[in-house]
Amino acid sequence: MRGVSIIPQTLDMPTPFPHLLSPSPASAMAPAAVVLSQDEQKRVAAYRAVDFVQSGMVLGLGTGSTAVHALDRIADLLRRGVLHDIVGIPTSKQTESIARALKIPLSDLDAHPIIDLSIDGADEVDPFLNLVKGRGGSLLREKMIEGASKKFIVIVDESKMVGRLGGSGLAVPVEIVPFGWSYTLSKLKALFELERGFNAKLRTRVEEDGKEVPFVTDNGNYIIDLYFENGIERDLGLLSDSLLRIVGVAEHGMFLGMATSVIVANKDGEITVINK
Ligand SMILES: O=C(CO)[C@H](O)[C@H](O)COP(=O)(O)O
Repeated sequence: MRGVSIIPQTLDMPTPFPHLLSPSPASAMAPAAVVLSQDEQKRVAAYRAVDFVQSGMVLGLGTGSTAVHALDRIADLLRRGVLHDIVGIPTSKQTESIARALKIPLSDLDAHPIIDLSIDGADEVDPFLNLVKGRGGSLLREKMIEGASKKFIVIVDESKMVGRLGGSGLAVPVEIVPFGWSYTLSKLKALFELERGFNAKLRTRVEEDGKEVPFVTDNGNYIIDLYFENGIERDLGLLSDSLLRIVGVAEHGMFLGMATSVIVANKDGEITVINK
């Protein structure tokens, strides 16, 4: 693979899973195979990423269930005085409120236009470290903050690794302004009209009274989810340009060439660090 170096690692950090290090008596001769849940894999990857955090850094704080593990770890190291003088730049309102509750000092992109390191999850990672992000709906702020970062470490469990973006059958999100949303949807559909197995849908959520309403991002926008039966088969850079040329599109969830490292944890607790 060109331009990418892969470094397999074992758990060389304070582990949140002591059972990994203390085999039961029955397994003293032959260690029992430990199978980590998906959430444990996310936590292992997140903790490894936080090893790269140093005191005094301005940190981009990601959004989602994987990024929350990194927040927990950073907060713990701050509490114990292992880290100090950290400033976090949250990528969503949700992350902001979690980080506040954890007492991580916060600021914003206007005050800190250069960020030392961002740590965030992803929905998909391809072999060239291109990503799909935004199933949590925070892609615009994530792209701004991670784009302003000297280093961007992506933390994933092994299920997120794909041969081709869009290839997991899940959505590639596009954030659009609410004005004329169905017009913008039709423009997006026209872009892929010759693509077999393509579909595009407004993302919705169901309110307590059972009413279905559009999902609204932190920026007051809507999201159109794009689905590709066989993943995205066309040139990603050209597709990115075409999407951004549609008036009404604010941003899309393909993060191309942005990740500087990807940390992948698998169910056996093995960590692989892939550097650009
Ligand atoms: O891009 C994101 C939010 O906009 C998340 O990083 C992405 O959806 C991965 O989420 P999780 O860590 O919960 O699997």
